[in-house]
Amino acid sequence: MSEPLVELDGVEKHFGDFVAVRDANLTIGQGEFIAIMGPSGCGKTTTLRMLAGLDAPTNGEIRIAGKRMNDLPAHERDTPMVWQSLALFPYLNARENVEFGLKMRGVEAGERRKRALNWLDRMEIGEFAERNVETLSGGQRQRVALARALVTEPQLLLLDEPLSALDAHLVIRMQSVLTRLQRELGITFVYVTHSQSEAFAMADRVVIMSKGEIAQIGTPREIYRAPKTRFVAEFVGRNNILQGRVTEHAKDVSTVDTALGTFTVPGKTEVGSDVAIVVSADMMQIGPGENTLEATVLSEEFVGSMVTIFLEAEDGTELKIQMQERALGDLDLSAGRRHTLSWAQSDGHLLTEGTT
Ligand SMILES: Nc1ncnc2c1ncn2[C@@H]1O[C@H](COP(=O)(O)OP(=O)(O)OP(=O)(O)O)[C@@H](O)[C@H]1O
Repeated sequence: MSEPLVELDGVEKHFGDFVAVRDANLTIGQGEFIAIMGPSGCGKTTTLRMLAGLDAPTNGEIRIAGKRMNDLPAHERDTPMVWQSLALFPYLNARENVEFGLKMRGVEAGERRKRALNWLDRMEIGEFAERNVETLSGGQRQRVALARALVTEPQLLLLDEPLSALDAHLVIRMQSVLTRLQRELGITFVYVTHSQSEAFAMADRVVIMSKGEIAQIGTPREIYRAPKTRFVAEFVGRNNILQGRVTEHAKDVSTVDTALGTFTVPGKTEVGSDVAIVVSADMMQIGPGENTLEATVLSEEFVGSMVTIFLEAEDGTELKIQMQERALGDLDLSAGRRHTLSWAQSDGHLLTEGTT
């Protein structure tokens, strides 16, 4: 990792008896793009608000560039925050809104104007520069807010669902605009989102939160291919999860007894431990292979060129297979049809903690 810019050291936020964030430990490097994901109410916004100085931590320490920030209010920090229901100045036009931060810093009028127009252009809304923000659409206003936050080229930008008011097409465009700018300018982004595709497409590392705690921190690939707990495996992607008990292990491969059969998986843990095997839907296939089980087709779902097939095993466990539509061939996927499913031993992932 590059030099650390943001450090959370045992950070907690209590609201009365309720603990919204518990023992958060996280180091964010200079120029890194971090996405925070998790179910509603898990503490994402509270974490961001503490970074912005809008809430003070109850316990622990927040450091930015090595300096303790716990009690430094938002207006004394260089950490702008862009959020869903953001507040623009309603009596100013788009350009004046963007110029505001520069004005506060004493930047001269001509220079201010030039920089504001440049940022509005980068956000692809230059044509609305002189329009009162009240007359702009939600998506246009959100881009004015992004320009306003970026114009001062802060070290750290905090974003809370910044693309949520945009339509699907624009979200994809703005994702690439933001990622490119973030890399070009080297600004550190901490980005809260509900959307897995957004987090995985943009971030260097993803933080998954659950009930106020950090469940896992890792690159999108690590989180996707090697979830640490059942919660992460269920929350992220389309995983098949088979609960079982280790009966033997040899040469870094464990044999696990489950209700659906005995399977082998890379990884070692004590014989007798309760574990789970995670097989992502795109690693499971129809047809024979190293680990096999029988299941019945429930339904199928087409999304563009991909198809997800939902099946049920004998004991009621729901299984999913994701594959290219063109690879289906003449496979019979009518509901009630029984198939043998399989996956390669090396494609299984062993969960040894938080399996229930
Ligand atoms: N000022 C407050 N007083 C009391 N409880 C609060 C306060 N702010 C947040 N909470 C509670 O803390 C928990 C975490 O809230 P937070 O807004 O951080 O969640 P979130 O993960 O951002 O959720 P969402 O995805 O729905 O925005 C919630 O249960 C919320 O009700």
